[in-house]
Amino acid sequence: MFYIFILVYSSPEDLPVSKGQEVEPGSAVKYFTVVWCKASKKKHKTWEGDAVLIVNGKSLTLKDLEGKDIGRGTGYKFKELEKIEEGYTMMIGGKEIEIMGSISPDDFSSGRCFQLGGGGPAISSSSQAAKKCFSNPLKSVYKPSSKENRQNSFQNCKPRHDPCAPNSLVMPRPDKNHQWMFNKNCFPVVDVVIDPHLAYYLRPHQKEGLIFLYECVMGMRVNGRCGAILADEMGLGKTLQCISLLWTLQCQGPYGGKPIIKKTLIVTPGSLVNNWRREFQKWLGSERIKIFTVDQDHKVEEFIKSPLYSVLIISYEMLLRSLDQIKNIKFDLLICDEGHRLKNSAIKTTTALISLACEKRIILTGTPVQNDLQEFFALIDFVNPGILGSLSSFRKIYEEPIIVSRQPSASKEDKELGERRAAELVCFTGLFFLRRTQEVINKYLPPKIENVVFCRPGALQLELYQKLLNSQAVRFCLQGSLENSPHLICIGALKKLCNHPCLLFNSIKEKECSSTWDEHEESSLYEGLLNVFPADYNPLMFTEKESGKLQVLTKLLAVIHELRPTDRVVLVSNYTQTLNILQEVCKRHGYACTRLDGQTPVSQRQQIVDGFNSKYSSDFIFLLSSKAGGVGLNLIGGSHLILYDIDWNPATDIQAMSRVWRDGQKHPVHIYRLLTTGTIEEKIYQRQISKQGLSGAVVDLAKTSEHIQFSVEELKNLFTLHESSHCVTHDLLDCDCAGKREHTGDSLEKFPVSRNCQLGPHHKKSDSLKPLSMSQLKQWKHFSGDQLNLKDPFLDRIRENVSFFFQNITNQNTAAL
Ligand SMILES: Nc1ncnc2c1ncn2[C@@H]1O[C@H](COP(=O)(O)OP(=O)(O)OP(=O)(O)O)[C@@H](O)[C@H]1O
Ligand SMILES: [Mg+2]
Repeated sequence: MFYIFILVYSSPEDLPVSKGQEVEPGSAVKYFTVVWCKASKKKHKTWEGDAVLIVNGKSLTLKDLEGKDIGRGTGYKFKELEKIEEGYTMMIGGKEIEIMGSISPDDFSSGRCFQLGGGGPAISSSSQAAKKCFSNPLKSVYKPSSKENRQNSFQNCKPRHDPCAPNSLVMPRPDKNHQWMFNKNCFPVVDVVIDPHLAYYLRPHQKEGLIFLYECVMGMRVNGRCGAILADEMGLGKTLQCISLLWTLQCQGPYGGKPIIKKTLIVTPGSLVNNWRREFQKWLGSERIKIFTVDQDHKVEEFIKSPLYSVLIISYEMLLRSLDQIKNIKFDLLICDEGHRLKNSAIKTTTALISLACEKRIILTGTPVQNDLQEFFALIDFVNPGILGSLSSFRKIYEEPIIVSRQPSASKEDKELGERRAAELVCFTGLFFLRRTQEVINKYLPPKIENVVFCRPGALQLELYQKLLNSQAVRFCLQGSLENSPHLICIGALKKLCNHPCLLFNSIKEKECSSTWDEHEESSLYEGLLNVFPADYNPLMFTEKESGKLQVLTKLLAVIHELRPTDRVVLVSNYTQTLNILQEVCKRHGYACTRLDGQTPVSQRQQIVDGFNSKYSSDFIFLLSSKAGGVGLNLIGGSHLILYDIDWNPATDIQAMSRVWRDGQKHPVHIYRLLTTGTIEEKIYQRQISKQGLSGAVVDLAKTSEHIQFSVEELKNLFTLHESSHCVTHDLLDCDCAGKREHTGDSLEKFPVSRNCQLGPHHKKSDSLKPLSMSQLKQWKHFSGDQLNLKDPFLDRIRENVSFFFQNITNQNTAAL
């Protein structure tokens, strides 16, 4: 059956008109739905498809349901145009069309008239098409029982838990249509009640999230669609919400109490496989449910053979290796953790998962995914295949008008159409896409004291820094030809130097020995540098005072150890070589430490994390490589987090910080970001907090410095050392405080941050973990290091080597825990 839309606009002023369709004066734009076929003399026509006809004055445009123009015609007589109504046939661009009906103007501007494959939100009993889409959520689990069995079942049809008990959490009952579709055996409808043991712990947003997931996978939200995307910001407990859903569906169902699912597949990054096991254990103990995690010693075969297990947890990598076996298992629920990796539908992992027959699919992700509409499409299409039509129609109907409307050259009409389409997309996908921000959890978290600490560079660092800046390689970068420019090598050398001169020393020595020493740029960068080091310099015997940050770090560790002997510290760097230095420092001072970096076998990671989080741990320090250990890890055993170096991508640092300040943390959390004053580290920080850094989908963890384009102007700025400033970042803030802002004064300015959320203002509010902006930083407390009477005892101890501080306290009033 064809769907037909005719749109008639009566008032041209308030009409959205697509690009290239100026409204002719004195006439109104009308929209119709039609069927079309190629022109022929045959009496019995075979209609080839549906289309939308736009009548704008004397010009007609025919669009197929993918939004593509398939015919145009001009110069029609007004008499003929007047006749256009239901049943009328006419020719346009070599096609014969028959008018089928009209639709509201809103249906065109929202794009709804193009949506065919999706199935609307409402379950309409009169729609045969809708009925066909439906798949029975129960069919895979139980067979229709005989009369006798049914009677027996009826007797046991009581909710599993008391729905009337105080604080009970009861899932919404299916409506009449759902029952008609899915309760063919006419079982009594039974309340599905969340296990009180879980309901007791669930936070309000988690209860809401659980209901959302339940309605999605039961097909109660969108016709016959059982997929969902839970995109809550990191740390909101997506794992617990899924465990609660899985446990509920495995034991209960609305029709006769019959369980909805038997087997669940959870796919997750390798580093989180054991985290999932831990969370199951934490919330359900080890008796209620048997879960199976795949690793080197536990193969999928074991899961297949044993009837004990109902949940299989596997890494994305292992999934690809065991795909053939997994395809043969009937899973009723599929959960993809950190599922933004499925944003590319061409990659193997995505195609492998798509090939699994399971209809109930959930993607979990803490990363905003609306920044790129095509990626957003891929994720939606994974959980609810075909719901947004084909990619090409999605691009025509949504992406193109939305992008056009954001361009500075966009006309008023373009803007209106783009906004309307974006709003419609948000509204429709909102049925199965949920994202909440950290704010919902903040009130349960202890205070967070964030510090940006500007450390004075050491004398050796300064001398080497100047020398690097005067090198031929840096001068070459600034000449303007950015192709083949060695700027990444230069940036790398400066960053190493900021961490510790011995790292630079090692690089020079390595280059000297390696056969590629003749590479011009690098040798010209290092020329004469060795002479700056003392003649007998031994990198293994590095000292703390050679690096400003290391000096501050050692003092900071000492004061934490002294004032808070039971507190623990997470120490983060982006580089393993730097972690080696930090580990050596721990050794020298007798601090017990543990370490997780790219080399740590996946099988050992959870053990290391658990060890550190345990109250019996003797470790004082957790050394973490931010690249290796970013996503998903819980390091709530630590209450101090020190970011030793800075990444171009603010998302990396934000990820690291939220390992510690998250649900379950019992102590006030102290965060220290160390930056070397006046150097490239300050510049990278400024880039992070400037508009430039904030735009361009910086939240994507995959973005590295190689993806960053620099202008010559920017490189000039990067390659400048500001020796006399206490804090270049503060100088840039245009602040009149003369280095002393003790109180935050006004509440933080609500600065519109230009993130690349392609869905526009509707979704802007959804990113509370966005990087800080310049104007927000200005509102932080700030003071120079030589100020007397620092109230913070930790800062007081390190101030000798610090030129400037910024400090901000969140949740100051949360009861100290
Ligand atoms: N209701 C709760 N009460 C106490 N602790 C909770 C609750 N919900 C979750 N947690 C704890 O909060 C921590 C974070 O949860 P989880 O790892 O599921 O977050 P997430 O949403 O998956 O974040 P990420 O995006 O970083 O993976 C875990 O230690 C978890 O056990
Ligand atoms: Mg998670």
